Amino acid sequence: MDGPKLETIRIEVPAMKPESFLAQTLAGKTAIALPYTLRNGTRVQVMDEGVIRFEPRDSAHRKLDLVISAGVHGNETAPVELLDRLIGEVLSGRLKVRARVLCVFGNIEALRRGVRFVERDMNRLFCRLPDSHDGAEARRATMLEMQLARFFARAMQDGKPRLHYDLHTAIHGSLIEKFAIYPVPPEGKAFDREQIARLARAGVSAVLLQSARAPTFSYFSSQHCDAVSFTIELGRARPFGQNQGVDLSAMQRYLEQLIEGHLPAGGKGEAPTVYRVSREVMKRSAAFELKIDGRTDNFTPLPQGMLLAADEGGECRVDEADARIVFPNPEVEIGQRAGLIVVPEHAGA
Ligand SMILES: O=C(O)CCC(=O)N[C@@H](CCC(=O)O)C(=O)O
Ligand SMILES: [Zn+2]
Repeated sequence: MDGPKLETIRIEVPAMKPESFLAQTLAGKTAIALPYTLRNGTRVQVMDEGVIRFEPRDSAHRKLDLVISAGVHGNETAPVELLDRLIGEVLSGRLKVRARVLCVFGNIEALRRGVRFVERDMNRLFCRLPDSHDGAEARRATMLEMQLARFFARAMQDGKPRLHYDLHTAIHGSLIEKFAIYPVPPEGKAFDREQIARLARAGVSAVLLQSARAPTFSYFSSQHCDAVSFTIELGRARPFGQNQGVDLSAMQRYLEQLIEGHLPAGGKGEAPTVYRVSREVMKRSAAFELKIDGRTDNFTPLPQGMLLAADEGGECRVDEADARIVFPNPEVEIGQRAGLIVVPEHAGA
């Protein structure tokens, strides 16, 4: 007897994407977890909320120590998405890890809310002594300092390169889209020209040499971890999912190479333009007034002699020839910088 005809039924199962490290972090699911090893031997450890470390199976394969941070400002999402992609590539085994790598999402609560900061700008809270009145952002900054100090401490003795790239995007437009700020090096050290040249490979077209200490994450790792550190600006701050306009492919390739243990050489003829920070324009009182539009594009030239700002203590005029303004912002807290005056490195030398 013929039974009923069985038809093959095909069930379309949607490809289940595992939740990304960023998604887990934003959902509050990345508390400290047990370390584990990927099939390709990469060792993985979640160190704290939004902080994950990768190490090659065999430490003989380790070529460098690398920290990549993003989201120190919660509304600067393009580099956060980029870092999440890199973490995903490592976790899926597509990227072979030949470096010790610490990936850090900075201000998680601000990332959840899509704001630069919740109470205080976290990138003004590094390199200070913790205090019993510290709010969440100050405590997070202290915890990140401890993570970096611990990460780099193991590597201190063996002379392998130590790098920290703190990835940001700018509040306003910029005549130079991708640029880096190189914190003033520790006493006795000079700016490393090879590191500057190398950044051209990442699509960075200008580097600002800082002239003063700063309360920033990159200054911390430069001063206290003996790392070569940069804050890197990668276009304009936009909400999650709206970063199609900014091409981070060169930066992604560059970071992938570092994770794979290759230090790309600086290409000939494409070195970033170097500026030095001539002065920081400080907001000293509530009477502070910036005399240019607070939304002026970064690197807009400032005519010599112009009145740039006025404050209780007096006026700030542009004395420098060939000066440009970077990060103009009259809305900062009193006591913080409201802009940088930069000049080409050799101007007036
Ligand atoms: O566009 C802006 O005004 C700020 C963009 C930004 O967050 N930049 C960093 C630079 C840090 C440094 O000087 O190393 C910041 O202001 O924290
Ligand atoms: Zn920022």
